[in-house]
Amino acid sequence: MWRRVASHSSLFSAFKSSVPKNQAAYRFKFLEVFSTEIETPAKEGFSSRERVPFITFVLGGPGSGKGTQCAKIVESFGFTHLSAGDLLRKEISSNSDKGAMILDTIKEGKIVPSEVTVNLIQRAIESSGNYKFLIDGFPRSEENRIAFERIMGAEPNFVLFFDCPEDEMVKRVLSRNQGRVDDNIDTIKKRLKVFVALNLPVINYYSEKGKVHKINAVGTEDEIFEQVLRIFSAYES
Ligand SMILES: Nc1ncnc2c1ncn2[C@@H]1O[C@H](COP(=O)(O)OP(=O)(O)O)[C@@H](O)[C@H]1O
Ligand SMILES: Nc1ccn([C@@H]2O[C@H](COP(=O)(O)OP(=O)(O)O)[C@@H](O)[C@H]2O)c(=O)n1
Ligand SMILES: [Mg+2]
Repeated sequence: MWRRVASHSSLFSAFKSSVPKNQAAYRFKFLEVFSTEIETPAKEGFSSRERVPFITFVLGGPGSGKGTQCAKIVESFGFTHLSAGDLLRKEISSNSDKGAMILDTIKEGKIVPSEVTVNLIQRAIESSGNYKFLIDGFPRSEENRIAFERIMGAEPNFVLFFDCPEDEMVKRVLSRNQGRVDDNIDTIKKRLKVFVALNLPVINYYSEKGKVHKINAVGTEDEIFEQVLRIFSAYES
């Protein structure tokens, strides 16, 4: 479980501070509140009075409905939704020096270097003021997972896996209509291959640790949310 080395107030002071002058000292403080004792898995829910950090990784292939269901979870349970893809797209539109590299990677359906994505997630966590996070579309590879654990010193409390057949995912992505450069048939085929080769091993890793809740992602949005609701309600302690 999350090691109880930090009080509520020190957790929030860590989150609220802006980028510190002394990065090393800050990181130490952050790691302190995010340390895990892996041998004693979390039994606590996310409504504990001590407001210890609670992290859910939301995984599934492209178009499986991760973003759609995250929006519903936010409404019902007050989580902060951090979509790795949205953070990367924001980085592209902010004209950052990494923007061109990120855009090329997304167009190819490949995975952006882990340090870039973890740093964006870390910044978003720190500036959120919240302690409950849905991290959507991350980790997408074992390299992503290992980088998160190293930089943040944390593991997820649990993982939601939206299990959806490929033909359904293709249909949904092609009718998504959000103007995304990667929502075309060529890129979607590449992304599906990347999902099987790189993301399924992450899901298997957490499955072996007993952390995965698998959801049948076929059905109406409300039908799927009924399954999601049952899972989150069980952690609402
Ligand atoms: N249960 C569902 N049935 C049909 N279409 C869905 C369902 N859930 C989401 N969608 C639609 O499918 C597309 C992909 O959903 P999205 O939430 O963006 O998936 P992901 O984040 O996993 O790629 C969107 O256009 C969304 O409106
Ligand atoms: N952890 C991540 C998440 C997304 N990405 C990139 O961003 C793209 C879009 O991710 P997304 O999560 O928005 O995609 P969907 O699953 O929502 O369709 C991926 O195909 C990757 O190219 C990444 O490199 N690393
Ligand atoms: Mg998405």
